[in-house]
Amino acid sequence: MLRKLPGTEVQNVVSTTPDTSIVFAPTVVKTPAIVAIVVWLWRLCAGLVKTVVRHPVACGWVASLAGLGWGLGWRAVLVAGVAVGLATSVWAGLWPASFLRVVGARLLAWWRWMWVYRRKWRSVMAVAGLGRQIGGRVYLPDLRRVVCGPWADRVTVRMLRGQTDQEWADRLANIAHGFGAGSCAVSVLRPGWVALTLPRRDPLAKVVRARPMPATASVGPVEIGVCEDGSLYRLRVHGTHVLIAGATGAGKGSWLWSAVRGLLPAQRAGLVELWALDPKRMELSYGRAVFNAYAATPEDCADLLEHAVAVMQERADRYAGVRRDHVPTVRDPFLLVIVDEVAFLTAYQSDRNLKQRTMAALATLTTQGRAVGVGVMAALQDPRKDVLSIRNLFPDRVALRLDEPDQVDMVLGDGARDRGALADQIVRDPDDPSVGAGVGFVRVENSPEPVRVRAAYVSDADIRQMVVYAMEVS
Ligand SMILES: Nc1ncnc2c1ncn2[C@@H]1O[C@H](COP(=O)(O)OP(=O)(O)OP(=O)(O)O)[C@@H](O)[C@H]1O
Repeated sequence: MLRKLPGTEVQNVVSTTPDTSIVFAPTVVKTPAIVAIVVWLWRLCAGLVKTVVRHPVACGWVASLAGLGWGLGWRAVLVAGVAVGLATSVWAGLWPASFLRVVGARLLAWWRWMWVYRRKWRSVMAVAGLGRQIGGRVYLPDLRRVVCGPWADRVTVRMLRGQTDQEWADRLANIAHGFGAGSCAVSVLRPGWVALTLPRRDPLAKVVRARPMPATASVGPVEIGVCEDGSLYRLRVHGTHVLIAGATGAGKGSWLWSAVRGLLPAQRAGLVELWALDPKRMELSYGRAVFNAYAATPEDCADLLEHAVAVMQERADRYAGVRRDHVPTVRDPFLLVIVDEVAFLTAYQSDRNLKQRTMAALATLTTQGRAVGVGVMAALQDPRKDVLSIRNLFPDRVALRLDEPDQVDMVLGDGARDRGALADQIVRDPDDPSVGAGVGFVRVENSPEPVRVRAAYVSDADIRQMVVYAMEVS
């Protein structure tokens, strides 16, 4: 007997066995064998073309050997293989640098592509939440290219449509851990494409020795240390103001001294004046004699800052309507005011009057000084706004090792940590103060990308040599 079932939808279903549950089975469409074969062949051809386009050199080698074997037999392949092996060994032995650049880097890139990135791509993308599942299909970002530099892999990725670089920036730690790298930085190549930089080793692990003093008098950019790619890092000091933030022992002194070292020949030529404010008396006092002016007590520091303001205003009066920028001369040298631990003069200063004088002078110098050749280079441990409210008046900023992740963006500006400036993760070793010291991320005006740099270590002996140099009569 046919009976209608209860319920709204199933009422339309008629069943002869109303006590058993109803199973809906999908319709099975039988694909003809020829269609399956065509699809399979199409995929095979597309895969082959992709492989040839992506690895033309490797494919070229395989094709040549196959052609040789086919035309002349396996002995010819053996002879060719031995000849190529010998030639390669000679090349590697005589010109290792070019061999490594042309062959070594490619082989390494191929190996890393296969073993590290291709093999782990699917799982890392899924766990990091960068893949998507839509309608039962899994969509993954496309791993396009791996290039091995001397210290890092650069991985080119085509993002999923609609994805943003910010989503990748939020998952840098997942990506770094996933591929076994110490860190990861992301940069946009063009719309829809990003490049990931994953270091294989830390090129800044070794202490960098103090740079030689420049042979010519120049107001910079001054050589501070080295970048991750081994190139020299030069910091602009003329026409800007620089803020260096770092926890205690982060190596702020090496930045200050490297800048001073680079400016000494220009100082000797009368094109630069170096004024030091050293409220802690532990850093700049060691080379006190190199400075044209030196102050340590809060009163002296406030006086010296106000003196710098007076110099600045006198120049501004003279330049007004005549010129718009500063060219260092003996009459109007570039005046660099160096402040070690600026918070001693601002946040930690109990005398309100002195504090106000200091803050007002610093704010005036940092807002009006650069066009007339007066610059400020300040170091501080704690970058919070209540410690240094004028931190945003420094166009160029350096974040050395910091205690907390939030402090990175306070120093370098919003989004800097997401872009890879992991200053809070710079390693330190209580037993060896040189570990991680002087390493920091720099963000210069008009450039969103933080650059990782290690400042050269200017030792006590180097400072004594600088004092002798500064005292010598040219
Ligand atoms: N660039 C560097 N390379 C290697 N070691 C360094 C470097 N800079 C500093 N150091 C080491 O780290 C120690 C601390 O450096 P420094 O005094 O400059 O730190 P700091 O940031 O000024 O600390 P604080 O704020 O406590 O004075 C130094 O005594 C030195 O041993």
